[in-house]
Amino acid sequence: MELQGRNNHFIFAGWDTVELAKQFGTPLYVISEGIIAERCNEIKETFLNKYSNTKAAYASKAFLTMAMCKMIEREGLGLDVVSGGELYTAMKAGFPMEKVMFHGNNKSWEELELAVENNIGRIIVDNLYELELLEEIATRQNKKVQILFRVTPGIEGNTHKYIVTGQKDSKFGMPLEPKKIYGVVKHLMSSEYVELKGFHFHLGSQLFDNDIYIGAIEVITKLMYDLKRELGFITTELNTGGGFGIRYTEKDQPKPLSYFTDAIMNAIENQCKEYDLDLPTIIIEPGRWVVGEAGITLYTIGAIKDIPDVRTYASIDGGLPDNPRPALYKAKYDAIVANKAEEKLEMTTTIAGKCCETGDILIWDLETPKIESGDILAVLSTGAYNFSMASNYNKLLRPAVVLLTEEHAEVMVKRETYNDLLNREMIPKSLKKQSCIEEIKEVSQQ
Ligand SMILES: Cc1ncc(COP(=O)(O)O)c(C=O)c1O
Ligand SMILES: N[C@@H](CCCC[NH3+])C(=O)O
Repeated sequence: MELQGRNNHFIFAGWDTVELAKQFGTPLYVISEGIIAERCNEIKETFLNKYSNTKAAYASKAFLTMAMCKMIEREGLGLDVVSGGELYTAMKAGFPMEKVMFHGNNKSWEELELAVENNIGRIIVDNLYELELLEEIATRQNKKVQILFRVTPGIEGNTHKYIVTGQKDSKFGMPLEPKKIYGVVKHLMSSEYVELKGFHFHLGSQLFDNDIYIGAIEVITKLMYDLKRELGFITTELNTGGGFGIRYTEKDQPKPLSYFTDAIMNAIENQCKEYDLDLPTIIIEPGRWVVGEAGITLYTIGAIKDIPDVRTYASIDGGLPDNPRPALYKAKYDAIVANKAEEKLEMTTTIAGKCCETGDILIWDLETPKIESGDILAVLSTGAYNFSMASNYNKLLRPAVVLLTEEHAEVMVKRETYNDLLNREMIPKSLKKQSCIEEIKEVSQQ
């Protein structure tokens, strides 16, 4: 990322962000195809090509559009989805269904039906209720589905408590209680329509240490050994999830992907040797790591409120609805005043969203040049879990998404309009009878 400006403007992925703001308006999500491609190459070089019998799927919950599916397909990765909506997006984008993995702790009958009808590659079964539904659906469709079973290895990641998932006390997956697991595996070994290939775990998100992956692998390989010894079940696939941390501010010191993948592969190789097990196929499924640093959000600064001896607030034309992460997880972001990229940082500014919430503060105490209304603010590392978690709270319009390639800056998601906000709404007949509605209509037509 080029932090130094051209003409005092902040350049992102080769593009002048002030010009982008002028051309497409703000707030604006900007995604760099080049950075996504670099990340995918790193996955290939340090994992897929370095170790045989490995696969990688992009966790699409981080950022999903049909265009993103096209990029992921072109890069040769698989896709992890967690809902009928994500699956439908992949289907509409023509993504190869055999490379799709379906997660989620409460998949509905309809979602599972859609997945089986479309022959998706793997269903990651979370619980016994889901297994019952799936067996019934597969039997009705007379199809054999291939699954992994999600387990919680009882390992806790050091991250925000809302994004840890591998601990025993979790809504996800089956705790490692041998008797229960033996029962499920035994049952599946004789199932006509559901084939158990192995196990899945996901330890949490925005993780910086590899030791918890190693710990989880030690726990799972022991399970693999016990299942082989007790039941003769051979685990042929192990999905070790995603969660690799990225840089939001200078306080984050992310490690290269190989720090995680080498540790995962060394641990699995050592453990399999120790237990005399064949190496299963190892799958990783990063989301944030692929797309997080590939995105920025551009805003225009409006009202500035200086409270002497307290602080200066600069309000932007977006906030919590397009980036709920600071309010949800106290997530920290860094930002640059895009039209003053080369100017001296001389004041401390708190960046406030425009939502009617005291907690809608995007960044506390950001070092900035002298801030003025009309300045363009570029918030960094917003590629993951911003667009995908955006809402219309306060009936704010969701921003457009622009994709940057070397030659083009093109809209991949249109900015919402006021009509978009209302297009699912209708006035129930019972209310239409009431004259006050007519009055409201008349007033609004004046
Ligand atoms: C099952 C599963 N896989 C992958 C991911 C992707 O996580 P991240 O974006 O942190 O890589 C998540 C989200 O935490 C997840 O729940
Ligand atoms: N939405 C979360 C990550 C959750 C990942 C899904 N299990 C975030 O923004 O950090």
